[in-house]
Amino acid sequence: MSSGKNLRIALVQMQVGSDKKVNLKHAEDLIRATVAKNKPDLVCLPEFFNAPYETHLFATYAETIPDGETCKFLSTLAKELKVQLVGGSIPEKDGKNLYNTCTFWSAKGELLSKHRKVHLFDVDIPNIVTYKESAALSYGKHLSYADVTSGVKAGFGICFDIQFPEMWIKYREIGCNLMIIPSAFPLKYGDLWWELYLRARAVDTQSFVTMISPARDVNGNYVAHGYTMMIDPFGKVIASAKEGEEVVVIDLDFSLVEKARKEVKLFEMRRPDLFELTVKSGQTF
Ligand SMILES: NC(=O)CCC(=O)C(=O)O
Repeated sequence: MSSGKNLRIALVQMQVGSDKKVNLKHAEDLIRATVAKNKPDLVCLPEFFNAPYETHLFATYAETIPDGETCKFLSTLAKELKVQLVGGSIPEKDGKNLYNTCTFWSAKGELLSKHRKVHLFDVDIPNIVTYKESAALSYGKHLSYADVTSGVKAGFGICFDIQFPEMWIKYREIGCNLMIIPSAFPLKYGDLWWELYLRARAVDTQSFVTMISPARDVNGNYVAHGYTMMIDPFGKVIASAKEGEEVVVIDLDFSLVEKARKEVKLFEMRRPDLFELTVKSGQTF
């Protein structure tokens, strides 16, 4: 549907269980249905869409990229349906190291970008959440971004990455205008911070920003918040799922990015004579 700077995007808030094959089949069914019905240009899946988000299970479910089962699945489906896919994230195995990794696939099934989560989720907040992702995973070392269509450049992050504004400021400087963040906030953390962080990053960068969550499953061991959302460059919520399984489809008009950036010239008014931000490690490939 898209031409120029408009993009139809489908955000798949899916139930994720403990059986990888069932998760892949379920993702496939939802993607096929939304492609048939809505003809999106880009479909995005949530963090850990193929496996439970539980640190003691990461090694069991981990796969290599790009030749593991899940990557083959994503590549084949993108090619067959002629749709770009953001493969949420999966546990990746590379030698002795494990990562939380997001892949982005072209409509020809080519791997265009790979983002390894840069900020691992290590928190201990009494009565809210205790989680130590770094006990199982290694840190990503790169920013990752890619062209989605002419005039649309996506910057990728995974969940906790959203809490670190400097990363997103840098993506804006690099030319990104759409920030894509597969995520799985735990319940109480989500109630406090989910929408706030999304809207903050949208106004910081004057870009579209989305987080894509698994559906909430109150019987699971790690209960994700849900509320997959898209925010516009002015910080307004323009689409939101609720808690259960849902596919959100929305058309993004990138002239809004130009409007926001023209009205308030944030990046022209910065003070590099006082502060500067330098990327020490760039894109993975
Ligand atoms: N999966 C995660 O990284 C959770 C991060 C989170 O809850 C946050 O607040 O950020």
